[in-house]
Amino acid sequence: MEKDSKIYIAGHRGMVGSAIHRKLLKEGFTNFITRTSDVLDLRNQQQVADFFAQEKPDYVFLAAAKVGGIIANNTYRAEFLYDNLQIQNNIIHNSYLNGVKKLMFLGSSCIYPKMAAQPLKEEYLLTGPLEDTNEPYAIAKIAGIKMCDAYRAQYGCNYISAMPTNLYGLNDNYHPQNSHVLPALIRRFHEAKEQDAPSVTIWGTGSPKREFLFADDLAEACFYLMQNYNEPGLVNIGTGEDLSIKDLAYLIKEVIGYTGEIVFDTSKPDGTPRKLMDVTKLSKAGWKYHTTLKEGITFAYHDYLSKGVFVTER
Ligand SMILES: NC(=O)C1=CN([C@@H]2O[C@H](COP(=O)(O)OP(=O)(O)OC[C@H]3O[C@@H](n4cnc5c(N)ncnc54)[C@H](OP(=O)(O)O)[C@@H]3O)[C@@H](O)[C@H]2O)C=CC1
Ligand SMILES: C[C@H]1O[C@H](OP(=O)(O)OP(=O)(O)OC[C@H]2O[C@@H](n3cnc4c(=O)[nH]c(N)nc43)[C@H](O)[C@@H]2O)[C@@H](O)[C@@H](O)C1=O
Repeated sequence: MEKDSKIYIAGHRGMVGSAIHRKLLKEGFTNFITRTSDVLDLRNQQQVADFFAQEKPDYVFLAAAKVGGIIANNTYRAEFLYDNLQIQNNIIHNSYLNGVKKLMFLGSSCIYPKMAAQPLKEEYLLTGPLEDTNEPYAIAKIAGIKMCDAYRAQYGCNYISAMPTNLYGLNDNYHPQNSHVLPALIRRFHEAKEQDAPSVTIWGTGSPKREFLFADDLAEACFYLMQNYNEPGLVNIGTGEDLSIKDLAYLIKEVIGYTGEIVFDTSKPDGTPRKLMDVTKLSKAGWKYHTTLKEGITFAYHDYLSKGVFVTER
């Protein structure tokens, strides 16, 4: 990408899209195209076709999607499949029709089989059944990867697929039910501290393990890949370290300074027992994350507090 390249960040207001935007601004890029979903509904084929014909971006970061935690995925199964298929089909196909030089598609670690060997290697894709709670979302993401590769094979498109692990950071989604675990617990421990509540409830058994990457570190990796990676297939992006949900809860409790008890609601699903990414591909290329989990939680908590009463709920 050149400094004056025309860059479209789909989902620029989201946690990942805004992190990518910050990174590109820091690197001196100036020529951005952005649209909010109320102006351009990426599920609408004609709106997207008209937008691409009019704007003809040189580069595309596809960070727009219907995203949420385990309960949201399992509740809105049709929307997670339909919205994500529509968004990615429209953006990938119209990028091809309008000569986009390079596109990055963002998948997720949930694309891998529920019981795959750990850490997860890229070649484990489609080697076993998926975790049921987020199967619709995972199927959509797998379709996106395959679509990028199919457009490379038939039309020579340089479209790459990045697979981030669980993410957190600035502009995260703090919706009490629809959010991911880390932002959900930041909000719940904060509110419990404010209300002097005797305990905080964690969903599930607390025994699943998860890996968490700060969104600004992800943006660094996305920038590196957009500048240097031109292969089919997928690239895992993660820290290579994980911890149990129980240990995460105690870490967030410590950062926020909550002194009550932690209880577990085992009526809620645990989901995949573990999904640690094998990050050999990227680490061989010299990329490594640098925001520790405790630092990142502190940054995210301050960002949450800075938003006052209005918190970003989606
Ligand atoms: N969060 C995580 O833990 C992980 C996320 N990812 C992937 O990263 C990408 C971004 O996720 P994240 O930043 O967390 O998500 P967010 O929910 O923070 O942002 C999603 C963005 O998508 C846009 N969007 C959603 N639906 C539409 C639509 N119909 N039309 C136009 N825009 C739409 C929203 O735009 P607007 O604000 O204008 O409404 C929003 O800015 C996704 O592809 C996700 O799968 C991958 C792994 C983990
Ligand atoms: C990124 C990834 O994110 C999702 O998969 P997930 O990692 O399972 O999602 P999660 O963050 O919601 O849960 C992680 C673990 O944490 C436990 N947990 C405890 N207490 C709360 C809680 O309060 N909220 C939530 N959401 N989870 C909680 C929860 O029970 C589970 O065991 C999918 O979008 C998937 O498609 C995907 O891509």
